[in-house]
Amino acid sequence: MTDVPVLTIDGPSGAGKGTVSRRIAKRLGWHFLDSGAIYRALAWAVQRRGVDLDDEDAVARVASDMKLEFVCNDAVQVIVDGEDVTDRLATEDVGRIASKIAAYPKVRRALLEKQRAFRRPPGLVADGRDMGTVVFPDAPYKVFLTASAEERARRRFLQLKAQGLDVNLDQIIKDLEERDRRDRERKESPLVPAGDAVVIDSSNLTVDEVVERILARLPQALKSPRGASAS
Ligand SMILES: Nc1ncnc2c1ncn2[C@@H]1O[C@H](COP(=O)(O)OP(=O)(O)OP(=O)(O)O)[C@@H](O)[C@H]1O
Ligand SMILES: Nc1ccn([C@@H]2O[C@H](COP(=O)(O)O)[C@@H](O)[C@H]2O)c(=O)n1
Repeated sequence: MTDVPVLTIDGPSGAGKGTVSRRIAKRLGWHFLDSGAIYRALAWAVQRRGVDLDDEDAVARVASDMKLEFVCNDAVQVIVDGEDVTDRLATEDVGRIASKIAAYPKVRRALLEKQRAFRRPPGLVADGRDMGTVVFPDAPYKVFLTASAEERARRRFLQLKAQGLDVNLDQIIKDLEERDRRDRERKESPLVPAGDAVVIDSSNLTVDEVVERILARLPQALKSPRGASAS
C-alpha cells in the first residue's frame, strides 16, 4: 500500500491498452508499466536460454534472475540480460509463449515485485491483465478496456503489417482467441475485470475518444500536474 496513485488498464489482447495507457501517462506526466512486455521479455529469455517451457520451476528461475531494463527514450527499449530485444517481442509467436508461461503461479509470483517497483511518484499507469485485480488491488482508478474479437484482430493485423511483418488475418484471429481463452481460464490471476473497474468497450471508439473517457473519470487536480505535457 502506498500513497502513489495508480490507474490500471486491463483487458484482452488488442483492446488498445498500451496505446491508451501511453497517451494517458504522457498527459498526466506519470510513469508507465507495460506488464505484457515483462511476460514477453521472459518468453524471449526462456527461449534464448533453451529452457523447457513445460518446466515451471525452471521458467520461474529465469523470471527471478533475468536482468530486465526498460530504457525510456522516444519509445521504450526493452533490454534483457544486456541485449536490446525491443524489436523481437511484438510477434504473435512471442505472445503465445508469454501467455503459456504466464499461467504458472511461480512465474507470476517471481514477477510481482518487479511490477510493483514501477509505482513511483507522481503516479503510474499500469497496463496488463491483472493490474487492477492482483498487482495493484488498491489502485484508486481502474479500467477494463475491451473490444470485439474481430475488431481487435483487425487492429493487430494492421499494426503488424505496418511493421513489415508477413501476416494473415485468419491466423491472427485464431491466435488471439486462443491466447484470450488461456488468459481468461487460467487459475492464477485470470483475465477478469476488477470488481471496482469501469468497463469500456472500444470497438466503435477512436483512441482519442477512449483517452478522453478515461481522463474524464479522474479528478481535475491530477490532470494539471506541474510539468505534465499537454500532447
Ligand atoms: N480505439 C482504437 N481504435 C482503433 N485502433 C486502435 C484503438 N486502440 C488501439 N488501436 C490500435 O490497435 C493496435 C493494438 O493496440 P495496443 O497494442 O494498444 O493493444 P493492447 O491492448 O495493448 O494489446 P496487447 O495486450 O496485445 O499488447 C495498435 O495498432 C493501436 O494503434
Ligand atoms: N499483466 C499481464 C500482462 C501480460 N500477461 C501475459 O502476457 C501475454 C502478452 O501480453 P501483451 O499484453 O503484451 O499481449 C498475455 O497474453 C498474457 O498471457 C499476463 O498474464 N499478465
